[in-house]
Amino acid sequence: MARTLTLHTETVQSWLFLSRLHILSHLVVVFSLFYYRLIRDTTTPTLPWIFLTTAEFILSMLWFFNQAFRWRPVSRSVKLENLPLDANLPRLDIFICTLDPEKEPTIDVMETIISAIAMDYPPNKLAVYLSDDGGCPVTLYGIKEASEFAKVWLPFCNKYGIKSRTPKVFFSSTGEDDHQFIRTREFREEQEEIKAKYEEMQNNVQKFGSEPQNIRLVNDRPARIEIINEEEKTPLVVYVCRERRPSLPHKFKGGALNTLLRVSGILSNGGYVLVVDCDMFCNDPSSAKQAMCFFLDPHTSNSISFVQFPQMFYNLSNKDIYDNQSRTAFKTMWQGMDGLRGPGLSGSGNYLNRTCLLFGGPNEKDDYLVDALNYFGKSTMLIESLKTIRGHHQTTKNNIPTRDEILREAQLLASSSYETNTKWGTQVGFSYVILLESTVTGYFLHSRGWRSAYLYPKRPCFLGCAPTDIKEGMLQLVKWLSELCLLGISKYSPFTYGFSTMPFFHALTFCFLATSSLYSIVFIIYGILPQICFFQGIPVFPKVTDPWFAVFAFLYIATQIQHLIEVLSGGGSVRMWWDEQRIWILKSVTSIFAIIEAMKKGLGLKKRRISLSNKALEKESVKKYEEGRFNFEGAAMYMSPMVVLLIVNIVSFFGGLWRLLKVKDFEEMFGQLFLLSYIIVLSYPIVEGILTMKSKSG
Ligand SMILES: O=c1ccn([C@@H]2O[C@H](COP(=O)(O)OP(=O)(O)O[C@H]3O[C@H](CO)[C@@H](O)[C@H](O)[C@H]3O)[C@@H](O)[C@H]2O)c(=O)[nH]1
Ligand SMILES: [Mn+2]
Repeated sequence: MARTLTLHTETVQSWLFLSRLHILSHLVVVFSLFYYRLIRDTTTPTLPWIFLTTAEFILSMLWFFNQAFRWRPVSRSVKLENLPLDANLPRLDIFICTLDPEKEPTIDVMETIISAIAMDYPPNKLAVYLSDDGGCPVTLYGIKEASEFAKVWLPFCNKYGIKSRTPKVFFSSTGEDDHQFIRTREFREEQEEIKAKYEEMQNNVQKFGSEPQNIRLVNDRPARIEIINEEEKTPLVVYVCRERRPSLPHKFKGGALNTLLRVSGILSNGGYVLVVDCDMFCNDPSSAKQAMCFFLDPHTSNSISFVQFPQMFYNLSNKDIYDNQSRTAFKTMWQGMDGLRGPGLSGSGNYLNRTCLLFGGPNEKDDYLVDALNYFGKSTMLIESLKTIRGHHQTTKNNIPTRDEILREAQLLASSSYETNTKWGTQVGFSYVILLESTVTGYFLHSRGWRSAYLYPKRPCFLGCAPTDIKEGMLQLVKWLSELCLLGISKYSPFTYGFSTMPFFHALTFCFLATSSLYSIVFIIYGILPQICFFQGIPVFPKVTDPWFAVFAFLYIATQIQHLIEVLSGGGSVRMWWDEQRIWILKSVTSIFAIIEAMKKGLGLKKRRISLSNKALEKESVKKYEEGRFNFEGAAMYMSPMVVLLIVNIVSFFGGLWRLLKVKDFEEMFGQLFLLSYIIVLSYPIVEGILTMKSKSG
């Protein structure tokens, strides 16, 4: 089933009927499970019964929300050949955010900048902005060097039609596939020359960054905006460092992006913006044109607010024991949402329509502009730029501001107090409601009636660096899930606000996002209670010969099959299916910390802040990750619930087995015996990881 439009095609998953049938039959069996628990279950003692029924209820609820992602998955492709000529393309501004050169090495940030400047897009319509939230001298130095290098790099790429335009990829072994067919002497010579320049640039930055005062974060500073490159026929490059005062809130990345929206508004005012994190680079220079296939298609141009590309990673090992690729999110979930009203916003690798961020819903006319001061703040220059973007004609044609005036205004727009008494962060720009600015901004765009599109081309358009040990992964998980919990209980909860503003199924997907940390409660109950009961000889599931046992067996097997099909159809292996279950359970158990953290933040016991993920990888952890061995270094706290769970499982298994062999109540205990064996076999690599960690430190 495919729907073909002028510039793109939508294909609905072909086995939709079967998968819906699966969902419906599963639902019927879920109801019979509750029938059993509430009416027929006479053997389970009260206390275990209460806990297990609660766990089963939460699990079923999450299962139900989760099916919304399976209701109508689609995939998309674009028709670049039908795109208007370069001269008729709209302006595009690229936003790159960085904060701390120690966690985000400047030489990597420069790769991001160069890959953005080298985007295959008319250079006079392209602008690249770097937001430096750390105010570090090395970052300013880095962007200057990167911009200089791009001046030789871009012509070289254009001349030879290079596709891998991130220098570090081009000069690596993977990049060689790209240029193996241009082995002329001229090419080789030029390549050598450029390589020398590239290495010189890296040395310069490394040298500059070796001075401690150049990599120190400056947290008390005025705004600083510099135009790094404005030569004709090359993209505009701008450095933006907003004002920061320790006593004033800065709203993290959301605040940085809103500053960029304003500053770029008066400088280039691109109709579309691309956000890339500094830990990613643009891996396919055609991604901008691919995104334009949605924004410029007459059928979708009025409804699509953003185009999301998957976040993919270049440093995944083929074992990927931690599921760092987040297959479930970027394949199953986002494609599922795409068939409803569109994927969520994931923060990096997304093209956004500027007006959708600034002017409310698709049906709002120019209400915001009527009350511009109140919505957008006091900058007349900004308001003029907003009018232009809305298609109004310039009213003050005769006094075009000078370059200095523009820079002075930009300074004002980047000041800490600019947003006071305006609608920035609430109705205008990126949202501050939770610190996961991407997800919540996407959520609001959808709730205002916008759609989005998800594009998953064969060649990854954006590649990033994934954490290689569990500590970083867990930190990230807890920070995301705790913020999502807070969304769940806020006045914008998907359960209230979401259902009242979005279509039913789409709202369900956000309910899932907001509540998925509840899996921890399910797994903690299911990982302790049946085990203790097994030890003591108390059955909590029906006898294996009882027809009601089939209900439990069906739900377990059906879920496994659904998961297996999803993994295999996405090109994964049986091994991946098995490994994903392990890490899913581990992450689910750990998400109990997200609930605790959300409670602390909600009650005001903890300051709301969001920590920066570390991208500077350590050799040791990279090695372990590549070998597929678990590395829990530094994650003792996050692992503790899982360790307790595993100990309970192992002790109950052997203790209970001993009892079972004596009493021989095999029929009653089969369900529990199976559950325990499954958990132990599945978690064996974790046990191994814990033991090797102990022996090393002991
Ligand atoms: O005060 C801040 C904090 C972060 N950043 C930048 O924001 C980006 C994302 O930060 P990171 O620590 O890498 O967050 P992750 O947890 O890896 O990122 C995921 O989650 C974030 C929160 O929703 C999204 O913004 C990201 O795009 C998404 O990849 C990076 O470029 C940072 O430099 C800032 O500019 N200012
Ligand atoms: Mn990141």
